[in-house]
Amino acid sequence: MISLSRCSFLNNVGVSGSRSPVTYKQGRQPPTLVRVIASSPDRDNGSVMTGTTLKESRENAASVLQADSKPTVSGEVLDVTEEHLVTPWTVSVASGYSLLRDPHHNKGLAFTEKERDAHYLCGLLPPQVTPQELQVKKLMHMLRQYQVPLQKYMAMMDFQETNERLFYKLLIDNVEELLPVVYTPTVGEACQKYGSIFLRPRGLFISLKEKGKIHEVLRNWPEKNIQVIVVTDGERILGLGDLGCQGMGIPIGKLSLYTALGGVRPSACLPVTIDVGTNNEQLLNDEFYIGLRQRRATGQEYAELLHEFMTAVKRNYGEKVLIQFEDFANHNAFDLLEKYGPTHLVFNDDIQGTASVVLAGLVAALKLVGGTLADHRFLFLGAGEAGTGIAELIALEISKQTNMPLEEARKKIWLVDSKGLIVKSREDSLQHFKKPWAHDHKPIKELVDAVYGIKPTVLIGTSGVGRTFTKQVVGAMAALNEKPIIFSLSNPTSQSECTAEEAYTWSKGRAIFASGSPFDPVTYNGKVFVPGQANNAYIFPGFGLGLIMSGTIRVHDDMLLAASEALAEQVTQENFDKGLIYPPFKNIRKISAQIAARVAAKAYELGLATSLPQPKDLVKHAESCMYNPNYRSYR
Ligand SMILES: NC(=O)C1=CN([C@@H]2O[C@H](COP(=O)(O)OP(=O)(O)OC[C@H]3O[C@@H](n4cnc5c(N)ncnc54)[C@H](OP(=O)(O)O)[C@@H]3O)[C@@H](O)[C@H]2O)C=CC1
Ligand SMILES: CC(=O)C(=O)O
Ligand SMILES: [Mg+2]
Repeated sequence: MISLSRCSFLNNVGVSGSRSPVTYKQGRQPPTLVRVIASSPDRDNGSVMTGTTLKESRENAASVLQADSKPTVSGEVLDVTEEHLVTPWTVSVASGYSLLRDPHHNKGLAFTEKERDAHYLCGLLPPQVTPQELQVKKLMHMLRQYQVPLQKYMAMMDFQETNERLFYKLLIDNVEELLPVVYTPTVGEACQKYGSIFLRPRGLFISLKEKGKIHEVLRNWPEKNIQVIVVTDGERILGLGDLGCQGMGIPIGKLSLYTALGGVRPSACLPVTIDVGTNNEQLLNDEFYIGLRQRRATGQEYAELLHEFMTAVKRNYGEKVLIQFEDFANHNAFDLLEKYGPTHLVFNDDIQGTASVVLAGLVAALKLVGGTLADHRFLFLGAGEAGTGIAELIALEISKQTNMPLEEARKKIWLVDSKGLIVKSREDSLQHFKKPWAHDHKPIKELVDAVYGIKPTVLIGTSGVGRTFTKQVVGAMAALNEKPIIFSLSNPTSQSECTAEEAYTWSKGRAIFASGSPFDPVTYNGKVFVPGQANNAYIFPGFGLGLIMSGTIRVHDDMLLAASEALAEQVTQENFDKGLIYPPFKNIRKISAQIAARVAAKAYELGLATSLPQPKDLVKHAESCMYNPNYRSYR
């Protein structure tokens, strides 16, 4: 039995500390000791093997290989004296050839002469030393040569696998150009073709085969200090349906944004796909499909696997790990959120993140159309996660603003699903999340008739079905309203309810329009209209950062409202003048800091934050917590 003190280990093998560096003389054998990375919380802040003697490190590393650490509910790793089988968490020391192959520490041509000398890199790189800015310029030049978006996506994934800091620097510095590559719409195509383009695994795949041993599977992941997990079961990937195991592109993409947009350390992010099979016949018959070749497990089998996962996550990473449910089908999404909300730090991005971003856009749009939220009438096409999630948050905000009972506020909101307008006479056959929206009205089948019947001022598309906002529908909105507010939220671009051009043209330039996937500016009658991107990507990175930095243990609706307010406040007059109701993504890190601060403040107010005492200036604190992708200097 071996007792391991985490702190002494970190001090020794630890990273970028203040101790004297290990100097490796040229001509000597490169060190062969192992480095235990699982307990290296500072890794993202630039670390190679420093701060101890090789002998000390070898001894420490060896002891860790024999012992194992045990996380507590708080996510700390404590001494362990139990005897049990352990996983050998090791990688080669980051020097020489392996340093160039280690994406966390590799700098490519940016290694200085001194670093090349000290870390056995001489001869392994061409002579030129290239600063990071020039590397970024070169990669952008390279990316712009690709005509096919999927090629750009694959190149970006390659950069992420080769040089993580350069990948994030590239993404942060060129966020507006690269967001559509690593995120919607291209990530949708990448998921559809994931098996065919699959080269290197990324993220954790937990399938039915892992039932009974998910705890151990989580321990195979090379990082221990996880702060955010984005998990999908692949059943509702964007508006593209069931993509099974190939949905992994979504957690990977979302977590890239957690780092690039929200500043969460990459090593603290864990993408997970739960593979319970797929009902997608095309994938089941695709020889390149990478997932389980069986139809989806449901009922008890599904619930047990998910429960084992949720339990293992808390056991491994503690109470404060954020679990973001992403792109689950609605028949599981609402239940999972309800079941785990009271016991875990869970957040459903499609239900809650989307609600927060749309509410922000609506609040901003009021500056253009006038009135309060309560003065408006809302009609949704699509009554699933996004639709009912947004509807509920709007109702909550109206109710808070006016002291109107929530049930009354809900009556200002109407939803249409695949069977038509949701009305009282359908109530018995409705799924539970639709029932609050069954108001008194005669049944209506077609959307255009619902527009004329309900007379909404705001039309929101959350159907996942492209081109459903026809010329007649947009025309009806324009006939009823001087400035109709129209959101086509469905992703990717192919599923958008209408294009920006259609919205502006069919409303004769009067629509206030935003879409889930980006559209280019449109010129109509000589005027340029810039459509906003109403995507939860504005919210979840800052929202997550706010939860993490305050050590929050549960999500509360008031935090969603706080995030929404913070985002709406970031829209400037200059943005409004262009018809924008969201601020540009190029300022997203500043926006995320504002959102994080507001969410954290709410968490402290509600007594749900555990990082005490509360920092005085939460915005500054958020900024100071953010991951910086600039290279670190190596001793
Ligand atoms: N912009 C953003 O940030 C976000 C966008 N989305 C997008 O929203 C879309 C929907 O997602 P989500 O709510 O999770 O999906 P759901 O499957 O939960 O809901 C889809 C809803 O659309 C309805 N529907 C489907 N086809 C039609 C049709 N032809 N006419 C009318 N209604 C129809 C369904 O009806 P029924 O219930 O009868 O089957 C259901 O109510 C996706 O494309 C997704 O990408 C989602 C989250 C965030
Ligand atoms: C944006 C997003 O989360 C979705 O379309 O599902
Ligand atoms: Mg989603």
